[in-house]
Amino acid sequence: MRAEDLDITTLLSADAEAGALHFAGLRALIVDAGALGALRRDVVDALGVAGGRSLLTRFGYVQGWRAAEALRGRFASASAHAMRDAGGRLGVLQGMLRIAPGTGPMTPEGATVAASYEAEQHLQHCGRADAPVCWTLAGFASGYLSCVERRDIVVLEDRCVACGDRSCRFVARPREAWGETLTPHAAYLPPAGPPRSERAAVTLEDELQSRSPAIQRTLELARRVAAVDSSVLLLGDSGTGKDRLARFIHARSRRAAAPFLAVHCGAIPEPLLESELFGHARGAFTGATRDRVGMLEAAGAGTLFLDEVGEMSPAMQVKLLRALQQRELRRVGENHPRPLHARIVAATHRDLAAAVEQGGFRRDLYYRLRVVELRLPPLRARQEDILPLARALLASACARVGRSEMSLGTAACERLLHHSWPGNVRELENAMERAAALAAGPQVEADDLPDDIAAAPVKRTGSLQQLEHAAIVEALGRHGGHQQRAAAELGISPSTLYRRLRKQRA
Ligand SMILES: Nc1ncnc2c1ncn2[C@@H]1O[C@H](COP(=O)(O)OP(=O)(O)OP(=O)(O)O)[C@@H](O)[C@H]1O
Repeated sequence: MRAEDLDITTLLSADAEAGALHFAGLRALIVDAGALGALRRDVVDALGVAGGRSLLTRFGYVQGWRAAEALRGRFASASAHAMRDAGGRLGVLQGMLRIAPGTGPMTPEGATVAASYEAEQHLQHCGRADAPVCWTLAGFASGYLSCVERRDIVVLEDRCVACGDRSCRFVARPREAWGETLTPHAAYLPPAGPPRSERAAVTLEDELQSRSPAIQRTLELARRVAAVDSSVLLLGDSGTGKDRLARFIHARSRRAAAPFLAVHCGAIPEPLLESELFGHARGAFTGATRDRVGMLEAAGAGTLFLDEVGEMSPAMQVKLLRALQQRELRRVGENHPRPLHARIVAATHRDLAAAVEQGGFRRDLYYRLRVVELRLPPLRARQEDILPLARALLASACARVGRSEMSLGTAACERLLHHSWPGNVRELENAMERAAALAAGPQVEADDLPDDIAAAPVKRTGSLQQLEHAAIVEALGRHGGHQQRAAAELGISPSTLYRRLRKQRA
């Protein structure tokens, strides 16, 4: 890709009927620059120049970062140089500015910019300025270049038409290279790295991190399959994380900037599911008072997650298969086809291969959906994951309820490890949520767990050390983790109990 190859006709798509425009795959709006100028004035009046600059720089930064992500998705093989230039070209195509040929923010001379909409609007609505005011544009360039370069790039404007200069000038440098010059600007700059709105996708991988070798294999396959466009079928019991894995794949695919939509096929009654997936035309059936876009269409160039696809009726299976084969769909009550762009990721807790053998699920659809099959094992088969996951889920539950961080007591850990987890990670998540809400102290005790999370079974055989460990854990469990009472019951001093626990943990 070369920057000059980017042109408005390929980047901009308009679906007038759906009331949506997309630019580089991102939903976009056509906004009157004059209205933005008026908004700027109100922002400056309300927050002062410093507040306005900070807010609008951040706004630009998010825009720039998202634009870079969107372009990266479309031009995976473009060089870093081409990607850098493409950012300026995007600004031109969006009508924000004009860049003098041969100049660029990363060059030592910086980018010379004419026709900055922002300087023009500032002059019109706020009057002449003492210092450069193209805050959104500087933010845009910082966000765009930081995302492309994968390091913190700060762009500053040092000449501005709003201050009486003939043109605006933007200079980009890595944050550390600015040295002292950055100090007066530091308060206005967004924090380094992805903007807050984009962090969910970035940290998704961490959240799915697991010690279980089976999950590690699944994640490795998921990363590889994310890069291609094949259909993926996710298998696993309810609550094992299929929805989360589908989002993980989407976030790492070239489609990441486009929507991720999910339909729970088992939860929607048959007659409504067709309209949910395919949409309908006004008057197609009683109650269809206006046109409706279905999820297959609304997912656009993104990903549609079909959860519990095994619950789909035979008639719906035929319709879905036809749409996937022909890559086109028809809204209910319409005759003309529309292109289907979305990638399908399907999931089921059922044994779909068995359902195919028994005639409950179409073989041809099964093969089309499971070009790649990924399996998530139940939590009870991932013993090594239980405590790390419990701690991570407890930490986020504490953050949600506004509590400072809590730890898991020994007896609580034993109970968690001995439970069979029929509800998988969802059940563990609920247990941690409950503990964060109800626990009296800073540590989750066995009593803070739901009653059905079984107590550790009595161990009657094993080495002396194992028997001792079991006796201590059970006593702690009976006394809600209270070490003094457990020690009294066992006839040892609290310090002996503490010492032995530490030894066993080590
Ligand atoms: N590895 C993980 N780390 C953190 N949370 C997880 C993980 N796996 C699953 N969860 C959480 O557990 C809950 C259940 O996960 P999810 O909805 O993805 O499961 P599912 O298999 O799609 O369930 P169902 O089949 O019932 O729809 C969610 O709240 C999810 O955020």
